[in-house]
Amino acid sequence: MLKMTKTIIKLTVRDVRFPTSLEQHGSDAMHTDPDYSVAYVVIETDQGMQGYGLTFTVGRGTEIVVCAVEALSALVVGKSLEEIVSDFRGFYRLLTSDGQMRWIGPEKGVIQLATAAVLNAVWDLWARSEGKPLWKLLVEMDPRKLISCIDFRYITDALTEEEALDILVKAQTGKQQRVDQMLKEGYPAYTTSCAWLGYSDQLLKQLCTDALNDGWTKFKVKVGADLKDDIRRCSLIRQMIGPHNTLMIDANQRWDVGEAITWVTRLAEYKPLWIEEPTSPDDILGHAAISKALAPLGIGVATGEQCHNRVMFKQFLQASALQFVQIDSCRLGSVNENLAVLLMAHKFKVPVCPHAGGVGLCELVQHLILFDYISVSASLDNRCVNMDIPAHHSKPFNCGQVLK
Ligand SMILES: C[C@H](O)[C@@H](O)[C@@H](O)[C@H](O)C(=O)O
Ligand SMILES: [Mg+2]
Repeated sequence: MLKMTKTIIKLTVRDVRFPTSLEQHGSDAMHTDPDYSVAYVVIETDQGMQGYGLTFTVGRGTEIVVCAVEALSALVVGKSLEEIVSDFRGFYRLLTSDGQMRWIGPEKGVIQLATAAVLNAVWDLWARSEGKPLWKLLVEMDPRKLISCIDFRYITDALTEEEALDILVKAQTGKQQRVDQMLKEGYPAYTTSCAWLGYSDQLLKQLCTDALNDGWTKFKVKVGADLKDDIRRCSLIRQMIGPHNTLMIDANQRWDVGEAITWVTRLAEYKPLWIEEPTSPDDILGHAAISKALAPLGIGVATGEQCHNRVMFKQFLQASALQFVQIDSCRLGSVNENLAVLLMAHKFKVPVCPHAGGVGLCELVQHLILFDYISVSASLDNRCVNMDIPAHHSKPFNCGQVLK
């Protein structure tokens, strides 16, 4: 008799690092010498099928993430794909609530990064076994099935299962037009590749000129280490991109709350759309105070690349502490938890502008943002996705080109 189930018989994980710090690619006010890295996971079934997943990290910390993935592997190996996806919520809980491991989280830090890497591989295996890219698997999935992948524990005071289902059902209208539009036009994107903190003004000018020539219209500049430098760099970029293109600034958690307000007020004349990670990523009320103070200047607060779970995002949304939700395909517990955050953001009417840039993030997050547009938000207002690519490749990114 033909065996139909796909049992996962092996998980391997590799520590992969790139020496990006040598030329200051990826540098910011808190990570001055980042070596972009990933814990790279491959799962394999008894039928020889593979699923690939990763989590982005920076430098030597990757060793610890790799250990955490190894510690989780016993929960995955021996399970069949069918068994997992028939109760994906239960499997998510198994990984995040395991009695021997939960104490070192829960749902945060290294163990959450490892959970993301493992679950990203499972989602990849699922999509491959259906012969579809992930975004298509999500977009074509029955809304009830999608909901069954989400762990609603701790978020029902903000979003119930019924409300989530209602959002997905409503967004079925016009879905095919949005699929066609995305395949044709792609999703709006911005770049940070011109203005990492460690880049000289000369390099910044050259990369900005190239990016403008290539058609980019939205640019993010790293700030936060030295106010005079920030004023000079923001003024330079604003002059180069003109009044109509978009500028965002990112401080990577450098300031205290009061300092953030004063500093960003000094940069307001360059008209940034948002200030990203102004202070500690855990300080929800601090973000709320900054949001309130900067609203009259027309500057929003963006955060999420170090927002480690749906419960944090829930509180940011409830406290009006952010105006742009920056989901991350590897910081949150994979697609399962990202779905929860996309649906909450929709309910609270806050646009999602995913974080990406690091190794593999741009490739992963495009699937989530396409799903968001096609099946949840149906809106492109005030939305764009981070698509950093190595400086010498800075071409605008068209999702439609690679997602077929
Ligand atoms: C160390 C990294 O490059 C960060 O600077 C990067 O993720 C950044 O915050 C971003 O928003 O792209
Ligand atoms: Mg950032």
